Amino acid sequence: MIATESLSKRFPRVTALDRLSLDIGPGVTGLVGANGAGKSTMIKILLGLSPATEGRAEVLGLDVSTHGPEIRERVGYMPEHDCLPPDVSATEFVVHMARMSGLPATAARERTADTLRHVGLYEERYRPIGGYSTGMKQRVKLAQALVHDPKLVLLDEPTNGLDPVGRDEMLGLIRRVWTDFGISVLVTSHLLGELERTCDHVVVIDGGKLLRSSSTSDFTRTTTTLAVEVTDSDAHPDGTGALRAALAEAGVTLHEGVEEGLPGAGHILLLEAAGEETYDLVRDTVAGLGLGLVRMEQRRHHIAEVFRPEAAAQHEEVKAR
Ligand SMILES: Nc1ncnc2c1ncn2[C@@H]1O[C@H](COP(=O)(O)OP(=O)(O)OP(=O)(O)O)[C@@H](O)[C@H]1O
Repeated sequence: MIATESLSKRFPRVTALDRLSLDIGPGVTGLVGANGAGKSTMIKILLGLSPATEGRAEVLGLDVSTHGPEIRERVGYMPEHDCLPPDVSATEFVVHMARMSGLPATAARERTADTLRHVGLYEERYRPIGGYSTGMKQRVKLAQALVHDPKLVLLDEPTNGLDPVGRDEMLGLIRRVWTDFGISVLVTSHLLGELERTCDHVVVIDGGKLLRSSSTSDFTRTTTTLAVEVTDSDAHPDGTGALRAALAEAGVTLHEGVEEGLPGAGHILLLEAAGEETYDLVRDTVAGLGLGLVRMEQRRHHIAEVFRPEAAAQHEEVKAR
């Protein structure tokens, strides 16, 4: 779907992309990076809107430096910032965008109705966009990117400004763009956590450099920490210590030390989850020792930890002391 080779973009004061080589296949791919990492720059180059300083990129097999218009015909784009006219309705706007992409009038109206239904805009679609909530505006932006039935959509920070419920709904919609319509997705975010659930593949960039590109399952396997808290019992007055010893014996990788729980609560044991089996093993070990399981939850790593693993290691060390 997308291939780049040593792609660089230098502005007078910053290198926004630094020799980035990527190969992105069909499905949902996340492009993760902190603000300023180079995500929007990458999208503009892929659409043929901004020339690269060095290297090359292909989208759907087309060279971005020579085939920008063809790429933009076949690819949908949802920009990061608000760009919607306030005084027209969603229907009018999306029909207009469909016509701009070359669809005949009837097809444009039909596709608009289907697409707005897909993104969950119903009666509101006839009201002026100016009165919409942020979530509704994001849905209109998504609809206009999908209306001409592209092979691929590039979504720039589609969850920006949404509350947790709106964010989950948007992520569900994005997932269905691929599963229901077979349209591949490249979605950017500065939150790794939200992409873990939505994407098949995740690419992490920092300061324009590629930090990592791997399937989500590989990613989560190595960045997943389980936090486990147990009660003590008469037989095991130090329940956490007893569990630590038993899990170590069973071959589980445990973090050094323990994390303090809330005031009045116990200690929290941190361990690496190798997969579903670890959850079962912890549950069975806790039951076998006769302890009560207070919590077992997956720790979400912060994006900064993935960007700078050595900083994360230090952080873990400090916490463990
Ligand atoms: N036209 C421009 N001229 C000069 N510098 C630019 C230009 N566009 C982007 N940059 C710089 O390039 C770097 C990457 O910017 P980019 O917008 O691609 O980041 P981003 O990952 O999309 O972040 P954000 O989500 O904050 O937009 C930043 O340091 C930015 O200031």
